[in-house]
Amino acid sequence: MKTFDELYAELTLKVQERPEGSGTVAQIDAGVHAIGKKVVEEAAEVWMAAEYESDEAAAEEISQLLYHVQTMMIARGIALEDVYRHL
Ligand SMILES: N=c1c2ncn([C@@H]3O[C@H](COP(=O)(O)OP(=O)(O)OP(=O)(O)O)[C@@H](O)[C@H]3O)c2ncn1[C@@H]1O[C@H](COP(=O)(O)O)[C@@H](O)[C@H]1O
Repeated sequence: MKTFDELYAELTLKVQERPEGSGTVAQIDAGVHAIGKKVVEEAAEVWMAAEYESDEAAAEEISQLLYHVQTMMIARGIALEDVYRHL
C-alpha cells in the first residue's frame, strides 16, 4: 500500500533512473498527447465502474486514473505543491 505522495516520489525516481521495462518511462517518453488519452480513457473507466461495478472495481479504476494523472504531472514538470496550492 502507498499514498499519493509516495507514488509521485516513486515515479519521479523511475523517470530519473530510467530502469529497463518501466511502463512509466515508456509513458513519459510517449508524451503529453499519449498520456492525455490514457487520462481520458481511465476517467471513463472510473465512471463506468462507479455506475455498474463493485466498490473494489471502482477503487481499482480510480487508482489507475490517479497513476495516469501523476504521469501527466511529471511529463509537464508539475510538482505536488503546484497542485495542492489549488485545493
Ligand atoms: N500504479 C500503477 C499503475 N496504474 C495503472 N498503470 C498502467 O495503466 C494501465 C491501465 O490498465 P488497464 O487495465 O486500463 O489496461 P490497458 O488499457 O489494457 O493497458 P495498456 O494496454 O494501455 O497498458 C496498466 O496496464 C499500467 O500500464 C500503472 N502502472 C504502474 N503503476 C505503479 O507505478 C510504479 C512504477 O511502475 P513502472 O514504471 O511500470 O515500474 C509501480 O509502483 C506500479 O505499481
